Amino acid sequence: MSAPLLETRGLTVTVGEHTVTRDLDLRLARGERLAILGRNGAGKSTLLATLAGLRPAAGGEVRLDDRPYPALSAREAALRRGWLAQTAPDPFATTVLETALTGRHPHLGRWEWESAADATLARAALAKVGLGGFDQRQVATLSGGERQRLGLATLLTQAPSLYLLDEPLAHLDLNHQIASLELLARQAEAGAGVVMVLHDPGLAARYCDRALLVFGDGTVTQGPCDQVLTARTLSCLYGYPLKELADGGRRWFVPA
Ligand SMILES: Nc1ncnc2c1ncn2[C@@H]1O[C@H](COP(=O)(O)OP(=O)(O)OP(=O)(O)O)[C@@H](O)[C@H]1O
Repeated sequence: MSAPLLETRGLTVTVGEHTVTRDLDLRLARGERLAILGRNGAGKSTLLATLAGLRPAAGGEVRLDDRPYPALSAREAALRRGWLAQTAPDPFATTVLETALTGRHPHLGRWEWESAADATLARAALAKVGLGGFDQRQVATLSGGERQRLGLATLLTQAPSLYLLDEPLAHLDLNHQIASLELLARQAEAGAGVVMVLHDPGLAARYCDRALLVFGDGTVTQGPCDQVLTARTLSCLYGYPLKELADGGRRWFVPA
């Protein structure tokens, strides 16, 4: 059996006095999509940053392609995993195309500039998220949703085998939410692994294979969406009664 794309072994994640996960064993295969859900402050972003190798674990390890992060150089990690942060600071004046092209940096040699082929890849990614024709726009002039889609286009330009996305639907209208989830589904069909923090269990049920529920006290529940995403479990997760609505084979969860 081949090694999973992403694996945690006995992963303990803490932030301040707060334990997010205790002894978490998680495996994500190529082509799989995993949703992380939980209340505000439960530690989803902290966990995702740990899965990205961007913050140390309090215990256990995170393995990418069967190697722990400390065994990977920064470039080796960047070629394999892409991370969409919840907020992206842009301290420098930069255009949309220049930003998308930063996705190619792990692929370039130390003194190498982006090539015409890199620009073609970046433009194709921008077109996929509906930002065709925005190349020369200053990022500072973009709307919140446009910035979010630029973040996704930059990841598509990076073309990692693992996508780690912190609230990829934030700021997006319903049309662009579905378009982005479809785009991520296509990356998974092509063999990528996708882990995303979502706040809508109905969209998680529709677009993910498995879910990881983070309760905020160190405990988690994980499993296939059809088993884990139930009104009962989600009511417990969010501390508010939810009911399940069925519609044409799809399941939605709304406040009771
Ligand atoms: N440096 C820090 N020191 C102490 N506590 C912190 C620190 N950074 C974050 N926290 C706290 O850790 C908890 C987890 O934060 P995190 O951003 O991971 O939550 P989250 O589940 O992603 O929340 P949200 O849904 O609101 O984005 C929060 O209560 C946050 O206030």
